[in-house]
Amino acid sequence: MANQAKYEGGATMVNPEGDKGHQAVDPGINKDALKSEIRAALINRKANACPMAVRVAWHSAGTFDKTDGTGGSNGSLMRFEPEHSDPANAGLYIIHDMLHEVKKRNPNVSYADLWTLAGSLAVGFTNGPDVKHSFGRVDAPAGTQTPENGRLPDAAQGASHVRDVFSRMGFNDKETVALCGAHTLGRCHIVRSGFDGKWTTNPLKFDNEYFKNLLNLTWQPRKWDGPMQYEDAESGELMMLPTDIALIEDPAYKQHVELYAKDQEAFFQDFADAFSRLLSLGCPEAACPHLNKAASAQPAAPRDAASAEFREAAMHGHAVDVLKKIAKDADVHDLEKSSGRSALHKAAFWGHEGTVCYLIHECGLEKDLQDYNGDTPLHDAVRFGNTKVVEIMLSAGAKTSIKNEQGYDAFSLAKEYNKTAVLELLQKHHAGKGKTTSRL
Ligand code: HEM
Repeated sequence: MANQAKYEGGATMVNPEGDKGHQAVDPGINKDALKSEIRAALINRKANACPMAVRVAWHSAGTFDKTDGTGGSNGSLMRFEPEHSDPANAGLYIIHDMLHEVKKRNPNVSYADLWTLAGSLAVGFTNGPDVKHSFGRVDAPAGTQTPENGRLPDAAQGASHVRDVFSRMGFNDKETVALCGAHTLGRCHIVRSGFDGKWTTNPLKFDNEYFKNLLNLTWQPRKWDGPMQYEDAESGELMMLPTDIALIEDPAYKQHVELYAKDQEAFFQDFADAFSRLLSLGCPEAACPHLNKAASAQPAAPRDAASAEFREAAMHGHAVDVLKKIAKDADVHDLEKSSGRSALHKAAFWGHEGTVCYLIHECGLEKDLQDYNGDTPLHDAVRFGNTKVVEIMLSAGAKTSIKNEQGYDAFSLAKEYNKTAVLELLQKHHAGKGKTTSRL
């Protein structure tokens, strides 16, 4: 069923919004109250789920690919297949359920914001640094394509795999090491990952013990039935994954392990910056206003910037020769990451007929593409009574029957917004195609 997310233990939970695309920004959110609610949900008589909350936030974001902007925490795509059944996410849905009541009490907070907020707060709840977090992530509607599984790191591999995965997200070696320092928290569970044991003596305290242990203990392969992992030769009570050991085998990584083992402040600072950025990768700007530093370190690829400029110019209805000039460096088909909207959506919304003609006939933009709200460019033109644009779109063959997330097709939307001229045009077009208008 499209708008049902599967949860562990065979239970299923229907997303309360019916998985409509959902704007998360609500300036009215009382962050302190929300923080207390999240704290009570994560730390209570039954459990302390802070380590897992950190991991959920990381997994929700760690699918990001900087080359095409896909993946990342925006959209809360972990609700959808195939990401939902990624073996790397096994067992993590407990957190979603633990936060269920918080979500119910705060329906304006998107799942994407809630999961990332819980993860960043959990670092502080366990004595770690404050991780900056801003609202603004949007939940994608049901049916949104998630990236193929396999983007999260494989613990059985070595340094080059770790470097591939983290550089795909846009992190350098130092940031990668800082991020992996999160293994100061929590443990491996045979039932979830097949690995077993904890990295540090106090898995509920965020400190730099992970780095100290990596350097100061002797690590040997554990002799057991499970997957290859390391145990400390002294007590046999602590463990490391092959990817953890890669951080001391690779000299470029090791220098940062050495720094963080002796300077907890440096670790806290670098972890907080990197984790905050990780949780904002690919998100709408509202979700990352605090990331000036990162933004300047990572300028948008020139083609991405030109594509955004092209959409903006289409939105303002700039002259076709201006658009053509920008188009040389842009991907004219590129979609806005936060909304799934094309240049054609924008031009149709604002009623720029010349731009709409150019985008359809010269650029070949997809006429019936639906954005995160399920709106096609025709929906946008109809809603605002842009009759001329509707006319152009109809004669170009745009479909009138596509329904948006609210269930409106072009006809019912025109009625809802009382756009009489548009409705007449649609009826004429329909009749001209020899079809019955009885549905009206
Ligand atoms: C090379 C990169 C990484 C690999 C291969 C990896 C792998 C794993 C594995 C196999 C587990 C055990 C899961 C279980 O059995 O419950 C785990 C747990 C955990 N990971 Fe990672 N991880 C990586 C990076 C990260 C990063 C970047 C973060 C956060 C910033 C993170 C946070 C955590 C936390 C907090 C836990 C403990 C969860 C719990 O106690 O339930 N990991 N990781």
